[in-house]
Amino acid sequence: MKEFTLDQVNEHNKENDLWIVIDSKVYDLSRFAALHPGGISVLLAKGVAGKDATNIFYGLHRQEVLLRPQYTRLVIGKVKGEEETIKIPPPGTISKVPYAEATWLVDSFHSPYFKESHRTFHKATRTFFEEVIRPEALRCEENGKRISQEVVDKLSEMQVIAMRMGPGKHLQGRKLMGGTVKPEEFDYFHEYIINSEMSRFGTRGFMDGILNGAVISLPPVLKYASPELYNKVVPEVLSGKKFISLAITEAFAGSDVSGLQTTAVREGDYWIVNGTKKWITNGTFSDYFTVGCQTDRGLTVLLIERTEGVNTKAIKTAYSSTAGTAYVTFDNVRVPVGNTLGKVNKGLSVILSNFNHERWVIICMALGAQRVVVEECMKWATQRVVFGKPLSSQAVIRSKLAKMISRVEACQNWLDLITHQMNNMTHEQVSDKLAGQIALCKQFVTKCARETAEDATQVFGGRALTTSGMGKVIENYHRTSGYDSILGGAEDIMRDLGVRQAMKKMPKDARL
Ligand code: HEM
Repeated sequence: MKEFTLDQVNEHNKENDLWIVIDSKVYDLSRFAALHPGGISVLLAKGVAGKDATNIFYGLHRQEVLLRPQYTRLVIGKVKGEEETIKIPPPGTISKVPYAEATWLVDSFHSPYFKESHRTFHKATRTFFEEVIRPEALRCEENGKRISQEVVDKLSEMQVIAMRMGPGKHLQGRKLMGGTVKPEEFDYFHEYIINSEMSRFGTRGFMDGILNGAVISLPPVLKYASPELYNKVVPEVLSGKKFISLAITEAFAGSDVSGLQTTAVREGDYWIVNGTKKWITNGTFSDYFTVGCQTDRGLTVLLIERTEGVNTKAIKTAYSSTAGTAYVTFDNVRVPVGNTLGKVNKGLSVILSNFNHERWVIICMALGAQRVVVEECMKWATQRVVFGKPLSSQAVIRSKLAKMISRVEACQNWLDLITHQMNNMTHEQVSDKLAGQIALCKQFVTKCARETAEDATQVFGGRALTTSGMGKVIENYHRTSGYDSILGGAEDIMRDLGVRQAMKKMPKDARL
């Protein structure tokens, strides 16, 4: 690379002949200056034109700006005797920013839960997500389009779709994340890693668009479908050829599942289904729906294929339409009786048993996103200069950081403990002993998330209000962190459920 002295750079300090230095690299902005999104005048200012503008640059731009090909082309050389000091981390890197990572990933910290296999798996997962998924996440979040088939194929090649259903026999014979973990070793900590890694891009809509519909709707098929139905549907979904959504919620009933109004009436070997479902994640592009219906004496869960009488229409929500959120209508849909999941009229237990895993997944994702927000705030508080000093020199900012850190660490520790129980309990024990803990942990994590969103917004100021630039991750988080506090069960319902479960277990002879 060509080398220049700072004096040589300094000679190019005017319009049409403009060089600057960022972190030892010399950029020729002569032609770009007129196109610069921040305007030309800021580039011609004293202290910028022909100067080392590293600190000014990082006060105004994210590192990723310099990685864009149209800007890397502006580099014409480097400053003699200087080396790069701000290294752009390669995919898979573990952040060195304090509290940016769960402690089990931090040097010299120990964990009773995570083993070498989790570390190897984590490395491969983070690399895969950063290289393959991140660009897609950013693209889809912005343009609102559904995940591309090309990326779905890569997810299925790595067996990500299968792993997101949790440990179990559906993983047998599969090469998980390039063979970094054996199917029989795969546990809920591995699954937690996937869920939290995919949440790191500041793209909440895409976090649902990356087939969260399948995560919440395929487990009842895995558990309750007849062998014929299982053998048809499960391979199609796990290979990414077909898509599936959970369709329980209606405009008429959400957390009060027993109040659902969609009906299924027996007619020979078929159910005739009529009704509507709302807020159905991935619904706009799903081929199958796991549907809660009223039958003569209770609820029954059916797997309904997109056939005649099934229609979906996109619902506009506050997050990106890449999630495929839909309003689904069933008009006299004929569903073979063989598509019944679980016992007729006993669908409530099918639905409820599925909720624990769904809520746990939401906790993992919400926490992954919260971690990133802490990292963003730590970096911003360090690099943003106000009144001539870094933002972190203000005690009010440090106080906000302290609250954010404490929240994310408290949430993490509770999640780790619950995940450890899931690894060691049977499905029945999880339903009996852990449903309350998962519900309480979910409402705690989502409440913390919203408090952290509020604090982070104050730390970033106006930048947290724009969808591009320095505060874009915080903007997305502030706008969407409420989703986790509603989806899978609203916070108040979670609190009530957790305490009711505890009350059920109060010993009869407990006295003060
Ligand atoms: C290689 C050099 C540079 C490139 C490629 C570049 C590129 C950009 C881009 C893409 C944006 C839009 C916002 C974003 O995506 O982050 C932007 C905004 C901006 N840039 Fe630059 N820039 C460069 C150097 C500088 C320098 C040296 C200054 C010094 C004052 C500057 C000042 C600004 C300002 C004030 C904004 C608006 C920021 C905001 O809206 O918050 N830029 N620049």
